[in-house]
Amino acid sequence: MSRTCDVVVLGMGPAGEEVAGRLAETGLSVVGVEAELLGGECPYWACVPSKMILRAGNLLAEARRVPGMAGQSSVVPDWSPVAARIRDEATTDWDDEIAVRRFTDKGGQFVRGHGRLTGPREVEVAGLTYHARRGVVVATGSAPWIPPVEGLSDVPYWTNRDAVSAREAPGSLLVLGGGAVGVELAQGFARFGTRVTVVESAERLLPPEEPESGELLARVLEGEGLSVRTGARAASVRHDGHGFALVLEGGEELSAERLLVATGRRPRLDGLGLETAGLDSGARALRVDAHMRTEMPGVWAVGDVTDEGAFTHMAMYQADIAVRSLLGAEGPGADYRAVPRVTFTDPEIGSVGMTERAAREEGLSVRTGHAAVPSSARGWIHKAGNEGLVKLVADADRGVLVGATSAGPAGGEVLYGLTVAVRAEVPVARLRDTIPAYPTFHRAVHDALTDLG
Ligand SMILES: Cc1cc2nc3c(=O)[nH]c(=O)nc-3n(C[C@H](O)[C@H](O)[C@H](O)COP(=O)(O)OP(=O)(O)OC[C@H]3O[C@@H](n4cnc5c(N)ncnc54)[C@H](O)[C@@H]3O)c2cc1C
Ligand SMILES: NC(=O)c1ccc[n+]([C@@H]2O[C@H](COP(=O)([O-])OP(=O)(O)OC[C@H]3O[C@@H](n4cnc5c(N)ncnc54)[C@H](O)[C@@H]3O)[C@@H](O)[C@H]2O)c1
Repeated sequence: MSRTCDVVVLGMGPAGEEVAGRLAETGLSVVGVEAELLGGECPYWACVPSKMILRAGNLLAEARRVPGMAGQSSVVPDWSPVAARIRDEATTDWDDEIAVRRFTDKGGQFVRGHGRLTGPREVEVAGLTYHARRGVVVATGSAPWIPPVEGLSDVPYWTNRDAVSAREAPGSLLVLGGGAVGVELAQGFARFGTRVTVVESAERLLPPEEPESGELLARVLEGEGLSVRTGARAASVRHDGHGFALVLEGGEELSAERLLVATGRRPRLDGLGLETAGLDSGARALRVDAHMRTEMPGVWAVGDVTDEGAFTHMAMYQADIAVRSLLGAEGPGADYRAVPRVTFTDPEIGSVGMTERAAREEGLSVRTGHAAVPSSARGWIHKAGNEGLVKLVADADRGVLVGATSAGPAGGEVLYGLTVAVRAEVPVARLRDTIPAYPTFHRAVHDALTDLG
């Protein structure tokens, strides 16, 4: 059996939901296909629940900072309100009824099932073939990448999904991978009393970020009692029914009740039938132009599946461009020079644009400016929990910032001004001439601008 519509959106995570909802609102007939939950990874297993864990952990950390600053405190962590909040408020017990209604109220048609392309403008799902007059938008997101460590495929390891659905905090946790997923969940659980070891194969945590960020974060986590093992490669893993034993190259054995694998994600392209649409089914990601069009007319792609940066704000940005492209509307194409990234640990590690190293590799005439948050007035006043830094990367020839890092108690919030500076290419002289209110954390940015010379 077959049906005809204007657009099929394959995968209804943040990227697909945005495209499908916006197009349906214009009156087009839109079919949204979703194999699991409408909303995708972010609300049910990723951004939202992980940030609820971190918010709860931050409350505990702040309470622990009371002695010496505001009296006495005694904190008894309890995971059950965190688990309840994730279940009841974030995910409605992993039920997407509200999200489905939000989409169908806009005029969209929702189909639950695993869809696959059967041609450039054709999707098969649940025994029906949909012919899309305008085209198909592939928004199938990403899935955890599991490294080829001996024994790993035979043990009941956690991914982010198990971690954010945990009913209790484990006694001990090994975290394989010190990227954003690994460090956020490591700190979150540790603040609830879990003994956490992070194993990262690179020389530093958050390897794509400035080295100063990974070093700062390792120092803070170790100060909170976590064990951080960088430059450490897992050789094998076993599970004896009660706990995990992870053997590092070199022979050292680490053990814990749970093992979280957080070693990265890969675009979800398997079994999508890309070849039927003339696309490379062996590619790592779906390549798109600045308007989210793949090489095959009639097929667009948005979100994690494009591998341009696995962030919900990237998914939404690309979705907006794809909507315009599908409607034939004017507008700028994608520009990735000022993509903000925030790892929501405490301190938050915010960054935008190029690192110093990336700028040097581009052959730019690089100048950097640094400031330490504890040395700024606000950082000094803040005292307990004031760790942080600002690092600016400027193209000296053009006199503009091309990258920046803002780590600190409000590092992710302070990042916005820096994102505007990089995106709008605000002259450094003008930035220096801008007044940050006293004593906000933004004054550390001003200190770094002064240091830039
Ligand atoms: C633990 C964690 C924390 C994160 N925190 C943040 C954060 O704080 N901020 C941030 O910006 N980003 C964060 N991210 C990243 C963010 O979750 C993703 O970038 C975002 O979800 C990508 O959206 P998407 O729509 O491209 O893909 P997804 O959210 O992966 O959605 C894709 C959807 O497609 C469906 N699908 C796949 N194949 C098919 C098929 N063949 N047929 C039908 N449906 C299919 C899937 O079931 C899924 O629902 C986090 C990620 C993780 C893992
Ligand atoms: N706050 C946020 O915006 C946020 C939070 C979580 C995730 N995310 C997104 O999700 C994506 C996936 O996150 P992630 O942390 O899983 O991936 P990642 O790629 O950021 O980090 C994975 C880490 O695992 C390490 N690694 C790989 N193989 C290893 C091995 N065998 N042993 C030890 N370490 C190993 C890598 O060196 C890397 O540092 C990120 O790219 C990010 O865009 C965003």
